[in-house]
Amino acid sequence: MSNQRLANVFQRCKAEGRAALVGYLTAGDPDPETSLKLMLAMAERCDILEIGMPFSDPMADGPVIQAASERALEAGTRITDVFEITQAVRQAFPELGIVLMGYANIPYTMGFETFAEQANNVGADGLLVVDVPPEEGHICDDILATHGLDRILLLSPTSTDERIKLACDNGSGFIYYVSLTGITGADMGDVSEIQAKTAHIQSMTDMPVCVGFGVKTPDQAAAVGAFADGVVVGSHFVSQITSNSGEQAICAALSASASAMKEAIHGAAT
Ligand SMILES: O=P(O)(O)OC[C@@H](O)[C@@H](O)c1c[nH]c2ccccc12
Repeated sequence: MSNQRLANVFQRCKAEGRAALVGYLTAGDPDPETSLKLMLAMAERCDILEIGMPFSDPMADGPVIQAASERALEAGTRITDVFEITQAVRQAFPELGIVLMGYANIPYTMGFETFAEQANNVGADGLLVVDVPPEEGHICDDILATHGLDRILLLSPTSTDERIKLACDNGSGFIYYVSLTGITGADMGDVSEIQAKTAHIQSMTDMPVCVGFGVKTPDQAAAVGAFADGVVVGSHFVSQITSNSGEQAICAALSASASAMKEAIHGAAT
């Protein structure tokens, strides 16, 4: 059973007539201590925080998020640090949606059971494991459900109806529509095509559909937020960590850019 927190987030946003803002940062970037402060700054402005578990071979990620993983690992970030950060964010923001995102290697090595139990204990609501597709769900679906974690599944422009159905039947929390066939941080594709595919997926499920990959400006967030149930922004936020120096400046930049994204989404609400 899902813990309902993600469902509540989308319900609240819907009541306000707007899409949810989903912000991504890699845990431990640039180091665990600073990372917590950055996460807290983001949590204040986002509806859902997607917390990345740093991994040495993040094959779905572009250069910006790859470098974030490298910084975090270089600074000694371990899964225990990821859980500690998650717990501290949860304590400060009881209503925030929190999704742990990463590659199968980490939960697989720990054992999905142990991983899911700990993720739930520290207050995560869902898990996005990029490289465990719905076809492989037997590895973790039941375990996640037992531990109250939603299983976030990805769809892409090339997903067939059969695959959309599979993801909708096996996923929970929300569907993550990857707007392009590429890696994180790429340039966003044609908005009307993204809108058409999003609407098609929405017609096949009651779950909220969040759209991510390539959203870098408030205008793009507004355009996507006008039809999606949630807008995911990753690389744009992560890039603030290297384009500003010092913890305070990075926090201020993240707050400002998350506020700008949120306001743009609000403005686009019908
Ligand atoms: O960075 P972008 O283009 O804004 O895309 C969001 C993305 O970063 C975040 O959701 C994410 C980071 N790593 C991923 C791997 C797979 C799917 C999603 C992700």
